[in-house]
Amino acid sequence: MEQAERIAIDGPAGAGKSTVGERLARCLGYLYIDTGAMYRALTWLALQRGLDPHDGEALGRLAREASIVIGYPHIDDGRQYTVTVNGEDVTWAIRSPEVTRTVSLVSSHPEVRRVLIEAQRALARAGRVVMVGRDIGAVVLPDAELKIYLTASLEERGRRRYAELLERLGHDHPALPSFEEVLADIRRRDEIDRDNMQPAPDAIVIETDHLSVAQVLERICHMRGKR
Ligand SMILES: Nc1ncnc2c1ncn2[C@@H]1O[C@H](COP(=O)(O)OP(=O)(O)O)[C@@H](O)[C@H]1O
Ligand SMILES: Nc1ccn([C@@H]2O[C@H](COP(=O)(O)OP(=O)(O)O)[C@@H](O)[C@H]2O)c(=O)n1
Repeated sequence: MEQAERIAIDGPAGAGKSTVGERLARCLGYLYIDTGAMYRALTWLALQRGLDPHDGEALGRLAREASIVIGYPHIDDGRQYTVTVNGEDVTWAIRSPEVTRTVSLVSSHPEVRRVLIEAQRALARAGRVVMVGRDIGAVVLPDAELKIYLTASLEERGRRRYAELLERLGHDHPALPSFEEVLADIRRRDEIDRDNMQPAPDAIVIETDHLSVAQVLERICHMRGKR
């Protein structure tokens, strides 16, 4: 019987986790789980309900009550998956500047992390998963068979995220932030995320500044083959 395998990919915003994770999962036929989307979905709901993003207890309660589901894409509009919150499709809503601005604060509360980490572990119980996030190798799946930590300089990550927004929204979109705003948001999130963003001691660190997506994938497949 083929051995169940969990692959953890961590790293800061714009390091390439979602792009690489989704392609790797597709190529291996594994389930792809983006844990950032779960924190974003909870943040979207908290904003809808007008909850204070500093109130860890209320947010933890909301996390326990909410039904956050990441499922098959179904719609062909560039999405990697469909995210629903209590049945409502929020796949693009969770990428809004407001959610992006607030998500790290919401994610910083232990009451929130406890609930979402448990949900993530339950999803991984099936084995054969590629899970991407900040704390997957160190906390969520400390016994994952392969742990990758992707990184890149702040400037490179800002350039990537800005190019992505430009492509998705177009030059004239009123919600398109400036490059400086994108960079400032990533810098601020890096800081808040720092406590939950340590690479696992046994993670393989890949510096991606001068690598293409294909080269990153090639390295990961090479490491996987060496285990
Ligand atoms: N190694 C790479 N080289 C160039 N661009 C990359 C690389 N990895 C990712 N990208 C691009 O950067 C953008 C952000 O990557 P993404 O996977 O969303 O990062 P993360 O999930 O870590 O925030 C995407 O548009 C992606 O195509
Ligand atoms: N495992 C995780 C994943 C995300 N997060 C939080 O959720 C935010 C959004 O994650 P994301 O992966 O969607 O962000 P991007 O890197 O795609 O911009 C991060 O900035 C973290 O604050 C977390 O705390 N733990």
